[in-house]
Order: sequence, then structure tokens, then C-alpha cells
Amino acid sequence: MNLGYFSYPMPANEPVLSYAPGSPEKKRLKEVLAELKNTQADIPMYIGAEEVRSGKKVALRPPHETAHTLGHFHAGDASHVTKAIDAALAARESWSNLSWENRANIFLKAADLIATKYRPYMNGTTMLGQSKNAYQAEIDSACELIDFLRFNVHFLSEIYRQQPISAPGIHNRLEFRPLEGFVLAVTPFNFTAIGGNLPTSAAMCGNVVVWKPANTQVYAAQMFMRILKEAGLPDGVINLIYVDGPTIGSVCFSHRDFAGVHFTGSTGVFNNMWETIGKNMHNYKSYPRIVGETGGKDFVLAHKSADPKVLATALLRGAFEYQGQKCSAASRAYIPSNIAEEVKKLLVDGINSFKMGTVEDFTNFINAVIDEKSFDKIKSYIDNAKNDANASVLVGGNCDKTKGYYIQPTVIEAKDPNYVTMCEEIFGPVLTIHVYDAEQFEKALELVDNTSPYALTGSIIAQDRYAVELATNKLRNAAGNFYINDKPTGAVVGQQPFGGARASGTNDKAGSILNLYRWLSARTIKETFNPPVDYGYPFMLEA
Ligand SMILES: NC(=O)c1ccc[n+]([C@@H]2O[C@H](COP(=O)([O-])OP(=O)(O)OC[C@H]3O[C@@H](n4cnc5c(N)ncnc54)[C@H](O)[C@@H]3O)[C@@H](O)[C@H]2O)c1
Ligand SMILES: N[C@@H](CCC=O)C(=O)O
Repeated sequence: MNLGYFSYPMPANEPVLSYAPGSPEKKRLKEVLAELKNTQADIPMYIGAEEVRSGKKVALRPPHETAHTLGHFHAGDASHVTKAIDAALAARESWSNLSWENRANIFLKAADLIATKYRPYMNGTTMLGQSKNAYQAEIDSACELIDFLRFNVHFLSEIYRQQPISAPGIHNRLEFRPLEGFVLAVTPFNFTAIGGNLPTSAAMCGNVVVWKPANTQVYAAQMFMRILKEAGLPDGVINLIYVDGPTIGSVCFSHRDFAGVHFTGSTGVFNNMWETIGKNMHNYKSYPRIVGETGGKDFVLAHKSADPKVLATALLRGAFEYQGQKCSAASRAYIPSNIAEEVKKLLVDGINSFKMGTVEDFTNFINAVIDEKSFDKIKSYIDNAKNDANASVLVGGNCDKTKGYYIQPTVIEAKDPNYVTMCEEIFGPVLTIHVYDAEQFEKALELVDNTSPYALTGSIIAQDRYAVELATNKLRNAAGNFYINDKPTGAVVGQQPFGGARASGTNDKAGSILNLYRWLSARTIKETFNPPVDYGYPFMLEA
């Protein structure tokens, strides 16, 4: 029964806590980190009402301290994927019929639980499981996740209000139905907030979901799942399983009720999904929604009018925060010759001042990269640069995996603007710079636009307003998130809707109203109050 239209006004962004020395939030976070480290977690899959323990245990270790074990999760197989789909479909009718305010308030309650008693647990599991320092965890697993939940509730309310006009004698209305089937959410390791957003944005719209996080993000993902349960999410609406990607794909993408995939991760995996879905089209009841935010090779282009300190700071933060493991991280920079020497010195000094180590020591700016595979891949790019005549390592370059996956933040200088590290996504703390002739700005713009297949984020650093305008226009399709005099990272929900085009994804802008439309299928209803009773037209009364 609907007895009123209940409003959900635009929320404010969740304030970022500072964790400054002596602050209560720092004290509490330290206590929780110690508690988590002293506990051996036994993490089940969540399928329907069940906590499923397969017995196939996978150990969870902090990337910065691989000798320590945080516990383990129970990995699943194809049978668990089927079970999760069945549980989702069984929950579908009741969930999709639940009133909007009762759906919405579950997610708002979850946001409040994260903002209060579970904040140190969301941050603590993210810090230990994904090797994020306290600030990087706070902006991700607390603030961004809370914002996703609150803003999406507001955006969906706005969608439900959008109704067609009605001519005299009729009433038209739009129902924003959930999709007919289940949605698969496949999420990456690097952002706990993305892990939380992909299943909940679809679920909020009345869909039922099978959620598969990256193995290296399970520690924080299960924490969020437990919070959703405590907030009142009914069984089966979101089913959290830990099954390898190809197995998930083979079961979900051949299922008749597969209604859509909400993916964030690498371009190669998404391309593979798209191809598989295309090949299986004949299986499905409806055309599935395919939403994917993928890789990046994000640029910073400086003009000769750039302030060297603004540029160096944008690079130090934009390239190295969270060890460069942000899809938005600055990984190629084009520096004009007039300020190149000064900027290089600022970069070298900045990097030499970085402290690297565990997340428990709050003085560390840099922690470890996510896993051994990633460590080996990043190291091979650095080793190749050390031995290539077209490149030189300006600073950094040391890699050590004896205690954790530590890669020293590294700047490579490429003489060749098409050198491999200027083009390929590395996803680690490696920035490649290319110095261009300061009088050849237009040529540099072309290089930026054409060097990489991606188009996710990018920045122009300039004081000259003509240069800013030229870059904004020429690079219109080179980035879905374009920054002026700022680093290319750190988009805030509600402020900078996030996503890129070209090989960076479908650009459905996570955390914005645009994304929610993808999880809805509108039905138009026309009601006629005084229906005609004669088929003829008035003009037919006379020849
Ligand atoms: N554009 C964005 O908004 C955005 C945000 C975060 C990360 N990313 C991208 O994500 C990547 C880093 O994250 P990652 O290492 O977790 O990415 P990934 O592609 O390796 O994994 C992402 C998810 O896909 C799963 N997966 C892997 N192979 C699969 C397969 N064959 N079938 C189905 N699922 C499969 C993984 O287990 C994980 O859950 C980078 O490329 C980064 O740019 C993009
Ligand atoms: N939205 C984040 C990046 C997400 C990808 O990893 C940012 O803007 O830095």
C-alpha cells in the first residue's frame, strides 16, 4: 500500500575523519586493528539464508606482512554459483514487490551503521586485507561507501518521480521495474566502496544479485555483507560467493535468467565477458544489461604556464597514493621543457621523503601492492626500463617481497613518448614522464589523445586560460573524468560522477543517476477514462 510519496533529499557527503594524533577515531581504529590481527576469521559464503562453509579454505594475508594470517575464507565452485542464482531468484518476487521506502531504508541504515559503530571495522578490514593506509581506507571503505548508499537512495527517488505527461481523458504512468532475472556483480580488489556499490545499486532498484568480489578483497567484502544483513537486507537479495571468475562466467552467462552484469575490473576480463554474453544471446529471456568500468592509462599534461609545485604535488599524490592501484592513478605525465628540471627535482625529493611499510604504522604514506602476481608484473616493467635505452629510472625502482609486496615508488623518464610504460596500464606505483618541447603544446595534446586505448581520467595543469580551454576541447574524448589544476584521482560521489569511455568502460558513471537507469526496465501504463466505442474517424461522416 502506498499512502504517500516519501522524499529522500540530496544528502551531504560523509565527512572524512582525520585520524590525527590523539584523535578518538585513531585510538579506536588502532584497537580494532589489534583485535582483527588477533582473531582468525572463518569467512563463509552468504547464499540465501545460509552461511556456506565449503571446507576449501583460502588463507587471507596482509599484503604488507605476508607471514601473518588474518584467517581464511571458504571458496566455492560451480555448484555454489547455481545455488546463489537459485537463492536470488527465490527472493525476487518478495523483494521486487517490497515498497520503495522499506527497500531504501535498509541501505540508509547500512550507511549509518558504517558511519558509526562499524566504521573502524570497514576501515580495519580494508587496511589489513588490501594494504591501505588509514586515510586511503577512510575515503574508500567509510566515506565513499556511505555516499554510494545515501546518494543512490536519493537518485532512485528522483527517478521514481519522473513521470510522463497525460493528455485530457487519460492517465499515463511509468513503472520502473527491476530486471527480469538476476544481476551478477563482479568487483575488483582496489576499492571496498566499489565492491559495495556494484551489488547494492542493482539491489536497491529491486533486483536480486549474485556478488563475486576479488579474492583479495573478501576480508572487507564479508564485513559489508554482515552489515547489510544487520541492516535488514532479506535473505537471497544479495548472495556473496567466492568462486573463480571463469567458473562464475560459465554458469551465469549461460543461465536463461541472466539479466545483467555490473562489473568493475580490467579491460581484458570485461571484453571476455562481453564476447561470452554475445555468443550466448540465444539463451536469455531478455537482452542483458552489460555495465563495466575498466582500466585506465591516466594522464597529466602540463602547459608551459603550469606552476611546478602544483604539478609535482598532483603527480606525487595522483600517481602514488594507494601505491598507484587506482584506475584513476596518474601513470603518464607530459612535462614542458621549461619547467622539467624543477619538476623532476620536486618529484625525486618528494619520493625520497615517502615512508613505506605496514598500515599499522600511521607514519607510512606507502604500503604494499596487492599480491605476488601484481608485484612480479610491476617489477618486470621497472626491470625492463632499467635496461632500455629509451627509458631511464629517475627515482625508485627497488622491489622486495621478502616480508610483503613492497615496490618503491618509481618514476621512469621515457625519451620515446610511445615507450611501453607510457601506453600500458601497470596498476602500481610507477609513473612515466615524457619531457616535450614547451613550444609544442598542440603536438603534446595529440600525443595524449592518441597514445593509449583508454579514456578514464586526465588532468591539465596550466595557468594560461587559453591552454586550459584548448586542452578541454581537444581532449574531450580522452577522459571521462577531466581535471583542471588537480590530480586525476579522488572523485567524490555526487560531485564528480566517475567513469571513462573507449577501452575504459561503458561510462555508466557509478554513484550517479545514470548508473541506476541500467538496472531498471520501465513499463508505460496508459489508462483511458472514456474509451471510444466507434472505430470511425469524425471526417468519415461526410464524403
Ligand atoms: N574504471 C573504474 O571505475 C575502475 C575502478 C577500479 C578498478 N578498475 C580496474 O580494475 C583493475 C584492477 O582490479 P582487479 O585486479 O581486481 O581486476 P580484474 O579484472 O583482475 O578482476 C576484477 C574482478 O573480475 C574477476 N575476474 C577475473 N577473471 C574473470 C573472468 N574470466 N570471468 C569473470 N570474472 C573474472 C576477478 O576475480 C575480480 O572479482 C584495473 O584494470 C583497474 O583499472 C577500474
Ligand atoms: N573513483 C576513484 C577511482 C576508482 C578506481 O580505482 C578515484 O576517482 O580515484
